[in-house]
Amino acid sequence: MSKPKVLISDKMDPNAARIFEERGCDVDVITGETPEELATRIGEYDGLAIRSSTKVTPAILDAATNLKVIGRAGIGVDNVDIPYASSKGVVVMNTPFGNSITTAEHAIAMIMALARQIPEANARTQAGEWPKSAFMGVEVTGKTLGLIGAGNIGSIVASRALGLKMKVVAYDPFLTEERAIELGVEKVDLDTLLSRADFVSLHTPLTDQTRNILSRERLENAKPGIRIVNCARGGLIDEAALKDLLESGQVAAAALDVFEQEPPASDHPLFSAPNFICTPHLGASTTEAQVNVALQVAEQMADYLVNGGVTNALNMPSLSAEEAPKLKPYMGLAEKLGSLVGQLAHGNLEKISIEREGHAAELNGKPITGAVLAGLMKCYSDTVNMVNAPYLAKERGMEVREVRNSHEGVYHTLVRVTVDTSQGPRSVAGTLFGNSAPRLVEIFGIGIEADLDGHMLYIVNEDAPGFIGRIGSLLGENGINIGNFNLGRRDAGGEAILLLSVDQPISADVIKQACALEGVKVVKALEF
Ligand SMILES: NC(=O)C1=CN([C@@H]2O[C@H](COP(=O)(O)OP(=O)(O)OC[C@H]3O[C@@H](n4cnc5c(N)ncnc54)[C@H](O)[C@@H]3O)[C@@H](O)[C@H]2O)C=CC1
Ligand SMILES: O=C(O)CCC(=O)C(=O)O
Repeated sequence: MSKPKVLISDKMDPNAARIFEERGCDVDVITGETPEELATRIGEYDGLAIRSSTKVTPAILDAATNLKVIGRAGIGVDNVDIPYASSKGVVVMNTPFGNSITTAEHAIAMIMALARQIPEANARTQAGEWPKSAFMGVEVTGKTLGLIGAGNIGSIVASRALGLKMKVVAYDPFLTEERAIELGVEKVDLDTLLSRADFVSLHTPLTDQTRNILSRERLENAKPGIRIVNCARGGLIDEAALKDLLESGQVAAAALDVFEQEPPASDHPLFSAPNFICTPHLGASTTEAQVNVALQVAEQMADYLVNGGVTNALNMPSLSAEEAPKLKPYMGLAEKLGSLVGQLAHGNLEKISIEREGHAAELNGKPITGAVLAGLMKCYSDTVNMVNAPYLAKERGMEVREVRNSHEGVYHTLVRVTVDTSQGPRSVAGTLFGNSAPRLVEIFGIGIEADLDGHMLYIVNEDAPGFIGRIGSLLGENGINIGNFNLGRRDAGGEAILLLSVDQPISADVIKQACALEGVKVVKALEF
């Protein structure tokens, strides 16, 4: 098997390339390409490792015909079109903790730089002035820091600010009272935060809810003389309003590490505003953080490409490297059961239930569900995989239920897929023989044992003497060799099912001839 191929398209610590190679991937490091150049190249690669410069747009994803995983060496993934990547079946991963301390430290450095106007004092001193009386700073001790966003980075900023003897108030809709107490911060609403804070530091992702969270109106109504730090994302603050309010003195000072457009134009209006300082998106730029995120992203991506392990994916459930080999045969079984249901189903499937019984109930169910849905949806689209199948199912309005039943039944492990049809619920079930070989054991309440593999013929007929001979002769007359013959029936003389595996695809004409045989109710060619 050829090695997975990875492209590192942004500047990244060399440890990333080393880890990819050590873990069995071929790696190219090509940075600074235009989107058009990247689009021409990306089709060769199974993995794309990025920081914030590469923009993974629909055009790049359309050209990425082999891409399986995008790894962001860092936290924010707003440079990746995740819904589009999901629809293309591409896993998107980030490294949520590797640069948090570093970014929190940058925010604290910005707070201190604003409090004592260090950048401007430095520039003027080095320019030959001795402007001692021009710079009167403020202490941070006893001042109130307002944190907008109290996740990983916000929490670290809180702990450092408390160490500097600041009071910390936080606005974060997902912050619980218990967690606020644990962090030593006071949970408040946004207006209260802005009315009380001497310094504000932003630590949220850029989303529809957070875009422009520091709007002109909010800045105008904030505590006069407020100082603002943004080491999270451009777009959280109204930059034009910030300039006006720095000029009026309503905002005493502001420090931005991030801009709405990066890099900003050389004549960006804020560059001429008073008491404004900035850095070129350096929040994560320390040697420690860059080594952390490079190692982590390469390990996660290689684990996925080589072993199927999924860590820190934003569009797929996690699957550890230890779990992956145990789940692999189940995913094979689940995909075949999903495919069987998809091929046998008539019309729209609105509800599907995936039940795990016995040993299967002890496993991580999400990948099994993903695999059932992938098998099912493959009947409608050939670009479906475990990543995009749940999204496609949701798009089609399909209700997906997962059921766990830890009691062992007849089989030590079982996966059952049930769909609601116009004739009521219909189930298929399968087990693993020897914990590795997927085997169908039931169709629509009828016990049958079969390998779902290759070309197959599915027949429902009345259980009556002579039928097996008739179907055998018909296939023989059409030059079709039978590899395997599997039979099941509800009761003697009742409904029976035949599942044959054959050596070649079955034509529509043979299906027609089979339908004409006495006692036949349903005939379908199946492919696995
Ligand atoms: N400047 C830089 O180089 C870096 C910037 N970042 C940015 O920092 C951001 C925060 O990173 P983490 O703390 O690790 O993320 P996180 O996910 O741990 O925390 C984000 C917090 O924001 C909160 N939040 C979400 N919507 C909100 C809203 N409408 N109002 C208030 N709070 C809201 C969430 O509940 C969560 O607690 C990232 O999204 C990334 O964009 C991260 C690393 C480096
Ligand atoms: O990779 C970088 O330098 C930026 C880091 C960042 O913004 C993030 O991790 O969200």
